[in-house]
Amino acid sequence: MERSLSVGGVSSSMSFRGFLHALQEAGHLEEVDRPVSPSLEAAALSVGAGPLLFNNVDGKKCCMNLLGTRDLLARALGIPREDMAKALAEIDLAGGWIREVDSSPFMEAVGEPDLTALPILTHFRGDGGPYITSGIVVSAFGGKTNASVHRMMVLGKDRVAARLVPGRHTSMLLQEALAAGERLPVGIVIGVDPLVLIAASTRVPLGMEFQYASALSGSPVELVALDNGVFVPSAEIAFEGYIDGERASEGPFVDITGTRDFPRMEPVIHLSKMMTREVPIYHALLPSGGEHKMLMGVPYEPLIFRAASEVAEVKNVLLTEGGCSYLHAAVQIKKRSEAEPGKVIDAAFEAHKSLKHVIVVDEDVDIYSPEELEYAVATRVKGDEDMVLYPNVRGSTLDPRSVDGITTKVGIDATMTLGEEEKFLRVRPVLPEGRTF
Ligand SMILES: C=C(C)CCOP(=O)(O)O
Ligand SMILES: [Mn+2]
Repeated sequence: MERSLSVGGVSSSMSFRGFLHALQEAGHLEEVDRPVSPSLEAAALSVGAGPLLFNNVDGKKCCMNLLGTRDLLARALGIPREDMAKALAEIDLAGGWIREVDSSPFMEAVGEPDLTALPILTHFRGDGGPYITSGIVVSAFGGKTNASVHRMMVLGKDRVAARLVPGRHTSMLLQEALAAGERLPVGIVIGVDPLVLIAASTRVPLGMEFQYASALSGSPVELVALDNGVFVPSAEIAFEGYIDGERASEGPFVDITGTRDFPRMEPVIHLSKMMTREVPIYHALLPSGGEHKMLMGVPYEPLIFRAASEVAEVKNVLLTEGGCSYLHAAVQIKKRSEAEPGKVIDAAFEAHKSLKHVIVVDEDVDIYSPEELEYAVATRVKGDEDMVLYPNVRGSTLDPRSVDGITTKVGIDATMTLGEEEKFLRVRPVLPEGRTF
């Protein structure tokens, strides 16, 4: 039965509802009207599904999987999926611009924070609690600002514990504020334009996330000032709050590897105000699901592409599905010297600090095919000469084999030896002259 998307007004392409409407128009959005529980059921129903809009999660609207595949990500970006890494690597951050506005749709309903009023999902048995998984935390201190996605475990109706990885921008701004004896003012937005979410999921220079979002879209990103001075983009749901020195146990949480990340004492975000659209659509992101990988992993591909292009002619970069779209990278180059693959390996590790293994291959290897990558390893790698190991280095805290992030990184040069291509190139059957099937 054809239905108009029950999500209200549609604005520009630079909007959450604009994207949702476009998916519905294209027949890519499945609506579920029956009651669905926020505890385990919604998450389980989303596995393997396409974009979903649940219209009754405890009586509220909740969408999932909006950017769950490379095709959906490519649709949001307006870039063909196979060109994504290269095209994003060429985006000029400075090309974006910000427009300050006085109001935002999330100001339709303003009141005391009450997280129990939102369909915040508990995704897996054993999780530490319900988790906000698509929330962008915007923080500002000392004239500097940052916007990044952090998993947030609900502690109560107006408090969450946020996993803030030490050394990253939000954690650094918090340390600065606390060192000055102050709180870190924050805004949290949920249900934002996909390009804003992609930009906030990308490791860009401090304070450049919204410029990047604007450069991705070619139109300005509108920001509105919260009472605490933090500027946030349009959203379905927004919170104003602050982080002080309080910490609480955060976790367990199933993260991008699909394995449990165990509890740590993490900063508490205190919420002081909640703002929503009249009938907000909550955006839930399934941990370790496709959308999680598209947003947390894929944005590293252009960073690796750009860094590796400094030392080689890079054709493509892929964070492979088998590597959780996070721990493994395949870099395809047109090799010009035997030294290049080693330099590409180092550039990749520098561009993506959580990367664990990287393989460098030639143009004739399809990096989207696990079998092709294995073929390159099987026929073009001599283990003692073509692999480089970096023991006891900082990888990902999410890697179950690491000791809180400390691991051994491995780079694999699976390229053909220059001048000896004849013995590596695969011979393909061809029809005799003039013969056809
Ligand atoms: C999602 C999280 C906890 C970020 C993990 O950061 P990493 O340990 O640097 O890979
Ligand atoms: Mn940042």
